[in-house]
Amino acid sequence: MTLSESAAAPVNEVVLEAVGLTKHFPVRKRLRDLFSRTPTAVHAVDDVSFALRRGQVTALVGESGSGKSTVARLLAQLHRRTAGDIRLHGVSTTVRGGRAFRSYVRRVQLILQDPFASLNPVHTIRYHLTRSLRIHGNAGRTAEDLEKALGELLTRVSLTPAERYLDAFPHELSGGQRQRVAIARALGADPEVLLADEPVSMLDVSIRLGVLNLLRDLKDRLNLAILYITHDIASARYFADETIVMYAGRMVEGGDSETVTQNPAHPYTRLLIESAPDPDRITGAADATGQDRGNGEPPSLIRPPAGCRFHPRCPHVMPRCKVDLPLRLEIADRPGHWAACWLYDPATVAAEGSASAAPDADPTIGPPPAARTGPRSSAPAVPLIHRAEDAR
Ligand SMILES: Nc1ncnc2c1ncn2[C@@H]1O[C@H](COP(=O)(O)OP(=O)(O)OP(=O)(O)O)[C@@H](O)[C@H]1O
Repeated sequence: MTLSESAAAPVNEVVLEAVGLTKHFPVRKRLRDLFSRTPTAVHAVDDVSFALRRGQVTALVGESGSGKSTVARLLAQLHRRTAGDIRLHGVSTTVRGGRAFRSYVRRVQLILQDPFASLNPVHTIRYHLTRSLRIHGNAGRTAEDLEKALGELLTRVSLTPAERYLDAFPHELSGGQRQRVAIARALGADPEVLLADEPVSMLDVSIRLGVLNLLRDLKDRLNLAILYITHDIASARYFADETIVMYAGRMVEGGDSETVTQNPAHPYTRLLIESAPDPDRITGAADATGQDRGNGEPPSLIRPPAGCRFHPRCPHVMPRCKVDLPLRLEIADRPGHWAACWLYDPATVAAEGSASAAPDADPTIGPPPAARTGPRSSAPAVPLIHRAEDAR
């Protein structure tokens, strides 16, 4: 295998970029819409832009249906995009199958949520890994080369001794071990990018940290760019360098993970953090005041709300939010931290008047950071994920 080659690339080099990535899924019209000329579509992803860099983890966080998996599938070239671009090393890339697709997936590998479904139960681990090595031209020339490459792959994901696992069937392994095999299979391509779509959410809480630690170790050793898709914003803080928050198909906040999780700017990110399970809040989503901070439903993506898509749920909603799509606004004192929220546009806030800006504000959620006057709390806003030993 030639893993050293990929590892030689400079850290932070941009490998894969989403530029204004948009995906609308056409849906069949209902009877009463049959004569309407407006095309009906699910606006799953709109105008998503970010860059994946060597040696870095970027987390894409949001609730179910926010478009995270669609972004991963677009970047894996499994969906055709409606608009926007995907750039691999700066070159616009669209592949539809055949040799071009094979060459693309050699560099960009997708790891799915469900290790039970992603491995074929009738084949051994040896079969899965050999296939990956052969397809991507990393099996070497001789049987010894192949055996060595198989051993290296399993060692890389800490399944040792390799002989114990090679001839096992997927059902003979635990969930964590199966996900490690799925990761080893992805590494068989010697990729530059891993798109990890909820890689630990199907695993027992006790083994999640071990798999995340493995991914982090691989990122460092192989200088991989990793997209980490998750519902769990607390794990993003632990695992990712950069965090991007999505709501209803749009990016609403981004920045380094520590800042986004500890000093969230967008009211949606704040809600997401407030709704995360916290052992100190015995009542879960409903806090001590009895108020449910997670109330409200995500909007229809067939007819998404005008302006900011979060405005129907936002405790700080201003008239402008219902009309104008918010721009990405930099948060003044935090380089690289931005929120797509009119609260960070001083002109808008001044024009609308801060008192009238939040007529139905939820007092339990508190003011956004722009309006804070006191020193920022250093206490973590979110608990770290369960720290248990990896039982594999
Ligand atoms: N093939 C499809 N056809 C029509 N709509 C789709 C299709 N795939 C996804 N969607 C819709 O696009 C929206 C975004 O879905 P997506 O799976 O990307 O969200 P997600 O944030 O990954 O959610 P989850 O965490 O539950 O997987 C949802 O409304 C979903 O129903």
